[in-house]
Amino acid sequence: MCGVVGVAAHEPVNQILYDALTMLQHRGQDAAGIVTLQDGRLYLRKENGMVRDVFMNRHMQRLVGKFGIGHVRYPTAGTSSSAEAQPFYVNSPYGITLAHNGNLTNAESLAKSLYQDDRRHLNTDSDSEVLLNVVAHEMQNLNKTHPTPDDIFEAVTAVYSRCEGAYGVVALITGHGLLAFRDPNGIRPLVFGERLAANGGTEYMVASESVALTGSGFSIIRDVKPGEAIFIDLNHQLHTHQCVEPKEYTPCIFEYVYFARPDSIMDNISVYKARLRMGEKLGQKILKEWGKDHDIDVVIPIPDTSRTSAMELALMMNIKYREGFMKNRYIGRTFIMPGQQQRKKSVRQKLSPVPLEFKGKNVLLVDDSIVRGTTCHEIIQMARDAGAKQVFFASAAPPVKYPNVYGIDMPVRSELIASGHTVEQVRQIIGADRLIFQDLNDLIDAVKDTKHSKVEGFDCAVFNGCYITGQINEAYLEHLQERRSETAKIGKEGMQIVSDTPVDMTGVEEM
Ligand SMILES: O=P(O)(O)OC[C@H]1O[C@H](OP(=O)(O)OP(=O)(O)O)[C@H](O)[C@@H]1O
Ligand SMILES: NC(=O)CC[C@H](N)C(=O)O
Ligand SMILES: [Mg+2]
Repeated sequence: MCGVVGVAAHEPVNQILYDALTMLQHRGQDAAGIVTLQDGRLYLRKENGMVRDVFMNRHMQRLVGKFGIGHVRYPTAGTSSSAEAQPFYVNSPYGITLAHNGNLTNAESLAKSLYQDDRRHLNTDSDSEVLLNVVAHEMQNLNKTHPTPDDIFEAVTAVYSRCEGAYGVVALITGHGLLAFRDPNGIRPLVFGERLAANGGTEYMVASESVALTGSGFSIIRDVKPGEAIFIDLNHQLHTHQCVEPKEYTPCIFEYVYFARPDSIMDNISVYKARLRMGEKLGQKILKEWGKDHDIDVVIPIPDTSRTSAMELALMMNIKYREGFMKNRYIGRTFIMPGQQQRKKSVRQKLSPVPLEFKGKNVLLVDDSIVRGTTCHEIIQMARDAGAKQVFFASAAPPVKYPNVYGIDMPVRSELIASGHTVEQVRQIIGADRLIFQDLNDLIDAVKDTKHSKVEGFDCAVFNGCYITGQINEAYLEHLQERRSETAKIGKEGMQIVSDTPVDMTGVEEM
């Protein structure tokens, strides 16, 4: 789940982008990149690593200009090589650079047609490079030296007709402005806002999450609508256009469960409030299924993401809430790390128990979700080692059973612990004394907010196997498995090191 940001300011944009990427760091820890635009020249810095490690002072000084875009990456296609760090760039037409959150589900056939029909070269296996080249080709088709905003929207409309899947996109068009657009179902989030510049002009930011805006003093205008594009020209004029009829407005429900920061508002739904409601619903289910004599002495969250739900669950069940696990603040999120070995190792490095909260007690551990089971398996053992009498486990999301194809790296069914296993079997595998999952209807009820939001439903494919964009069949999922299983990834990463040639950045000052 990458994070994207674009800014059109009246002052140098480098620090604003850096700060925004820091606010979006939880969406991607693998690579980070910024491109700025000044006097018709692009300046790029991108590399593997966290934001704080990628941008040194010397890079920041050279990222000049008042327009720019940025990206933090969590790979869901290709490899985690630095050659696939974003933003990507093509020099023709105009010089376009693009950053993408999401996943194209027809990237392979697009790559073929880009080569065969459009005579375009792709240098990586990244679907985002495919998307950029489709954008570039459709801009080229305009055949205009000075495209108007309407021309640009016409090109984006053609992009929509070719690209399937999920995308929240920001792009800079050299000499013209900042473009952003969102997939027709609004699966991936994209929000924009404005602030008053010191010179009295208006500055704009568009980003994956509202925290990026509010953290830099931008006020939210609204979410980019599904199928809509926005364009801010070099005179800071905002243009918006509904390029295609929106399909059913169905954002990814996993954003609310895990990905987004709790202080973000997405599609007018407060992530924090949604998580509180998840805790409340889960507490109600526990009371219903385990009864009043549930035997739980204390509720303990698995930091960080489950904290909000666990707190509300404890409150509604009238049980003590205790921070029994401490998190090492210098270790990132485990789930979005690229390899299983790394994920496993970091659970123990990241979390350590406070033994007095476990000794002789029946503890209810609450997590936001169980995906591969890496976290809960380790954590339950740690709770036992710390002296817990019985270890119960509750997940604020239903069992994750199906692969994700829209920008979450869960490509293989067999790697998901709840796929092909009953709840009882999962309980045995993870070693819990009791295990309970949220019901999908309760999760949906917890997230939906009909009072404030126009959202019509959610992409719940990881829970129910319904892929809302269609065209996702068994053959597609099997093919995905071949390309992106843990074993396939290890093979590819190895190959990529030897063939890690830089993308053609002709004309871009790279650092
Ligand atoms: O079953 P698994 O495959 O282990 O995945 C689920 C776990 O991974 C995530 O935590 P993560 O450490 O990524 O981030 P957090 O600190 O935000 O909770 C999530 O919150 C669960 O704890
Ligand atoms: N998580 C994402 O949004 C990934 C974007 C893109 N598919 C990549 O792999 O770089
Ligand atoms: Mg977690």
